[in-house]
Amino acid sequence: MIEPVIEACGLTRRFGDLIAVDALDLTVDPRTIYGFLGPNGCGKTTTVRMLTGLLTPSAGTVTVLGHQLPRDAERLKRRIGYMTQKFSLYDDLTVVENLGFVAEIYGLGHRAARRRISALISTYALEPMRSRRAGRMSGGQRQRLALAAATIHEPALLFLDEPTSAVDPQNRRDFWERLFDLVDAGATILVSTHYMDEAERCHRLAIMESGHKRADGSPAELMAGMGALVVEVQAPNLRALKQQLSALPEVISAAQLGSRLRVLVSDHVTDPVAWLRTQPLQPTPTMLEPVRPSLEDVFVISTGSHVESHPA
Ligand SMILES: Nc1ncnc2c1ncn2[C@@H]1O[C@H](COP(=O)(O)OP(=O)(O)OP(=O)(O)O)[C@@H](O)[C@H]1O
Repeated sequence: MIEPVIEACGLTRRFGDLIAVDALDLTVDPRTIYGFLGPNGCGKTTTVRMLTGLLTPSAGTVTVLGHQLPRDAERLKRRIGYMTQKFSLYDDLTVVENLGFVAEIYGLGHRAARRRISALISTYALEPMRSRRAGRMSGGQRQRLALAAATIHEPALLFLDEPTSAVDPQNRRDFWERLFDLVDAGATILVSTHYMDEAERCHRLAIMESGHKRADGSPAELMAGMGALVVEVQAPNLRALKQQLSALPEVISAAQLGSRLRVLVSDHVTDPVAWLRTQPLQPTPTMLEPVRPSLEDVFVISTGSHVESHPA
């Protein structure tokens, strides 16, 4: 049997009356990228902080890399990397100085640190700016430097909290390639995000809302099991049609995408296109087409709300 890298049971954190994370069960297998998807304030950072040993849970049990938390938090620290939303870089230090500082914190000897810094500078394409201050680097460069810093001690488990909020699509794609390289080399990664395209790249993910886990599985499993079928509809007056569709009990959601409506119909209806044709809709749709579900559809069904997509 594969030993999970993270195993949490009933993980809960309260701040006064607010339950930021509520009875979360979580299993993360080795050498996978596990995504934590949810809107701002749903409890992603709070969960990550509990899983890294930085925050004590109000209730529940959690074992990370075989260490029981919070008891073994100190021992866990050296085996994990944590890249925060703000990248935690020193703006007045250069690339090499930032990495040197982190190497010292992790107790790498002088020679080992030099070797490792040189390898990371090459892996993360930082050579041309090795003497540049972090504060004068672009978003994508800072992100690469932050990933280099978070992996300087070759952690078995890496936590990334909304790592691509500040970068463009090309940098985001490159960044994910590097994450898959890390997994290929044996690492496990937990990444929190409120972006759909990042969630789709994960091996497995949890959908969070208001501190609750609403769904958990691989993107394909979640799409197959969402309990709805998707139909795209075209018509002359989409706003009027949307209102009528939304009023039908079988319709879970109708959202406009350009000149089409994306309609989620409960899978109690076996043939949603034929069923929609029998409805007295005004105006009559000019096109009805079954389409493949997306992770965004799963999100809408799990939480009843929409999440951000990255700008193209
Ligand atoms: N130290 C704290 N004291 C009081 N409330 C807190 C504290 N930390 C987080 N919260 C609250 O807990 C809830 C969850 O916050 P959290 O930062 O975990 O969400 P998130 O999903 O990471 O959001 P974001 O994407 O904005 O970072 C929010 O309502 C937040 O205001």
